[in-house]
Amino acid sequence: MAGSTARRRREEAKTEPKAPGEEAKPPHVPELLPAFPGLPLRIWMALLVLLVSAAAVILVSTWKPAEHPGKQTDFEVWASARRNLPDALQMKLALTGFGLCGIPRRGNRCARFVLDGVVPAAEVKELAELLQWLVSEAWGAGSGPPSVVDLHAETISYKDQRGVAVMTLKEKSELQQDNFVNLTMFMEFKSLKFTQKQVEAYSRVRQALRKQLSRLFGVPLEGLQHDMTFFSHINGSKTAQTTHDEYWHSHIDTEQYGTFAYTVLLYLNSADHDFDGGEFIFEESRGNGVVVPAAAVEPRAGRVVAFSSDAENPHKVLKVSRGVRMALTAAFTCSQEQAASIQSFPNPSMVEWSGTAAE
Ligand SMILES: O=C(O)CCC(=O)C(=O)O
Ligand SMILES: [Fe+2]
Repeated sequence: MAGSTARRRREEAKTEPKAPGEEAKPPHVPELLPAFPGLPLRIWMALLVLLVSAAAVILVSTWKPAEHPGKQTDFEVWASARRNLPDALQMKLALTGFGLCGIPRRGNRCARFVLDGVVPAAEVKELAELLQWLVSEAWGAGSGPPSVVDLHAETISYKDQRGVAVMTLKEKSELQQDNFVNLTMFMEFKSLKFTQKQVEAYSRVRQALRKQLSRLFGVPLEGLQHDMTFFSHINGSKTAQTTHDEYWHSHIDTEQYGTFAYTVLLYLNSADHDFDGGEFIFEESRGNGVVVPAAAVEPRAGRVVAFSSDAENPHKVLKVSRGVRMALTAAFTCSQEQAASIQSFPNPSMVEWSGTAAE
């Protein structure tokens, strides 16, 4: 490259000999610019540059990405609901160069992963049915679209209505804490028990997610402990009643929950098929509190999303416009103290044991 430029310069010097002291004359360009033949070439060149720049500005400001009917298009869809990811692992890291996640640092806390097929379909189905069963038994659970079931904290979202009205006031006050009821007391009240199959599926899935996370981020398994784990059930036909129901806001998990080091999401059902909307959006931080959508993951039964939980990964869930969206959020911590505060599941008295006891 450098050699050919030098050669061209030598040839130009040969073809345009100049007398000592003679000014270099601009070449004549009659066909190209016939209207103002008197203008010097550098003015023409400046005009040309201006024209090209203006055209580029207009082109960039009016360009819109190709639209898919009914879809938002201000972000790239990394993983669509219709297509299984070609490999078990799609290591589509944030390569946009913006925000703190601009340089993927696998093994150093800043990366985003989307995977399909790491949890057996039968176990995903078992968990989806478990969640649907509990929500149905709890008369639809929360009054707004999102209901949360936490098997460790023993809570399920609750609305004060029909079904619970059959309880005495004393039973109600024992059960209820804010928008939640105590799951164990509620299940006792309704004579419900977990099956051994449900308990085992839950435990295996949680362990599988932990192993995947350890592999993806290169964190030794022993260092990676379970933090909160909870199910979310978003019913698109309900209307938000309180600010707690507004699940669609952008957030950072460490700010929202306080302790997470890593967040793993497992989707229990699929966009398009079971519900509309509900895309998970990874955002990019542009500084000064400005976050912009960066990439969308459409939920698909069995799909896993894993990311480090701090400011490098702001995210949100888009509104669900039809159907019910179900997911498991499994958080992980590196703090032994935090891990020790998480209650184990199950309470053996809540399980209908069918054979050998679960680990
Ligand atoms: O359900 C999802 O896709 C994301 C949930 C989430 O952001 C959270 O639980 O903090
Ligand atoms: Fe979150």
